[in-house]
Amino acid sequence: MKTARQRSRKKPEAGAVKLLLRLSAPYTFQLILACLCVVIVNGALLIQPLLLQRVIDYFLIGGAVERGLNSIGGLALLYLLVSAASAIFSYLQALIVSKAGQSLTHELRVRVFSIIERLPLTYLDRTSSGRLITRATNDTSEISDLYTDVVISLVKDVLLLAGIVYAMLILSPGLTLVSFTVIPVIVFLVFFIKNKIKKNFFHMKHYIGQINGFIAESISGMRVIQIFRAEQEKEQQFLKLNREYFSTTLIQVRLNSILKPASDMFQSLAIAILVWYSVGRIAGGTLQIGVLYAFTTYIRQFFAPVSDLADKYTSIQSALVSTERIFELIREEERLEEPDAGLPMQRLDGRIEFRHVWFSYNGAGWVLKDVSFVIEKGQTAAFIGETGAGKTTIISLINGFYKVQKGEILIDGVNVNDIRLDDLRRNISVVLQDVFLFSGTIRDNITLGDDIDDDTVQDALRASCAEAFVQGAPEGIGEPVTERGSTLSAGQRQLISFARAIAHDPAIFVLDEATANIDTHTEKLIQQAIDNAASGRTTLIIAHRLSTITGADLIIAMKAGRIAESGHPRELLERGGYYAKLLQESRDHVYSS
Ligand SMILES: Nc1ncnc2c1ncn2[C@@H]1O[C@H](COP(=O)(O)OP(=O)(O)OP(=O)(O)O)[C@@H](O)[C@H]1O
Repeated sequence: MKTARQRSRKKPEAGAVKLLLRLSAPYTFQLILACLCVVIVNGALLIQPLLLQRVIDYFLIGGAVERGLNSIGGLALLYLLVSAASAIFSYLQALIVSKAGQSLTHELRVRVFSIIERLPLTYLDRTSSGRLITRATNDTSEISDLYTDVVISLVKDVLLLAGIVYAMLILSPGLTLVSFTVIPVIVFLVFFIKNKIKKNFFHMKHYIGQINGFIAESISGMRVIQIFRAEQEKEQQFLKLNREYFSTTLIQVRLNSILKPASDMFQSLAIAILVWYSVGRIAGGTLQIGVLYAFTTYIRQFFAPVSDLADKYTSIQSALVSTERIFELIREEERLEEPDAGLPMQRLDGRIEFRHVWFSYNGAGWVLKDVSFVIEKGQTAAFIGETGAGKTTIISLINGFYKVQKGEILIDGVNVNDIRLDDLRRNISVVLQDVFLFSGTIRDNITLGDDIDDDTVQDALRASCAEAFVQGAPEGIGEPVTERGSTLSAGQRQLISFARAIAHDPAIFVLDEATANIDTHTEKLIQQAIDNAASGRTTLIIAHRLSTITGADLIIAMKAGRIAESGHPRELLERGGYYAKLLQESRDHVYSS
């Protein structure tokens, strides 16, 4: 009886093979063409020893009369033609197969990226970015290798081996039997060593992945490393990783160096046995020298396809693993929400209502507990509360990043789950605590590829108080921005992200305020930018500085996933509760510092 583990392993593999077939379907014609080329090349390889055997036995030893093409010269010409055909068709086969393989990698990579872009945050929360990068790079090329390299090699090697055995049997069944006393040993040896090489190769890949990750993390955290003088410690960690990688490479070198001499030795042994067996028979006239010569060539030809097949056997295994991983992503795609599905709502009014919302990220514990509030169209609502209280979670839910387990969230009276995702997100602009800028220009970072003209970009920069510093840049809105905007100050990055939000003209503007301290001048600019962005829009602010929100229409104070209190700032102040206490603390802090 199969165990549950065996059953669960069987199913995805069947799926992976089906997916492989589906992906390869558009390239069937190219594959057939390449296989035809392979047949011609194999034929040429098999014919060459036969031509030489004929030259030796018929003309050099047998002294047969040379006539026309049936002569040493004629056979030499034929040998040349066969070699040329082999070269031309090898070239054609490589060309067809590489082109098909590259096209397949290209298509797969684009598809994988498009899936990654639309993955739900719940998936991204539990998947490391390294794993997803491997899907888009390594796994896609492993699959295309399967078609280009593995399938063709399988056809080529199996046909060549079958052809060699057939030619041997025709020439001399006796010698074939003698050859097969040693050939299985060669096959076993090659498969055994190659298997070890591949297993060790997986270890090497694992370590090289860790080394890459370590270097990438160290580069992005270099400031912290230098500030805390952690260079020595990091160097030691790197040394340890590198040493592990080094020892796996040594194993690889040893295995690779032993393969060829070991199989050469067994090939020589096979030839020695053949010669020993043949000497008496040649003297007795029951065997021709040319046949012995052809056999020694065939035995040497045996090694390459066997070694290749051993390689491909392990490549198929790793390609199936890669296919299974891509298959897992594609299955995720089938579950993805269609951005076009749902109720079309071109322009939202911006009324937001939470009705007894309960939410948990992973089922481990409630992050929001029975949260209810209403933010009317055009109002500014501020969320306050201690760290981890659930403020950012509320924004993620409004954006449709996660689904609530209990209760409902309504926008303009419609459940967010029913609104077309594209329309919902177009109507909401979020300025995150950690501003993310892409490499490109300031203009690219504001439009993010949307059809927004330069005048609108300039207006947005003006409204976000970023105009002065952008105009000061040599290329204005065309000024290049480096990766993550590292050449701009934190305040400047914030202002650009305000411009981005304003330029998209959302019905709902959300600001997760940065906790970092900024100078009073920039703070004033940001305050002005918030006021400009908020005007005429429903605005949600997660506030860390209470000074930012004195003009809010509604304050919602969160505590451990629940609403501790809510109301107009004046009303809350009079009530003397949580908000009043926080305000008093922040004023005391200002006076005392
Ligand atoms: N993606 C996630 N997966 C699992 N748990 C999460 C995730 N994001 C947040 N949490 C948890 O949910 C709780 C609320 O987090 P949230 O970010 O909403 O708090 P917050 O009030 O915005 O805090 P802060 O003021 O520090 O930004 C925290 O306990 C946090 O650990």
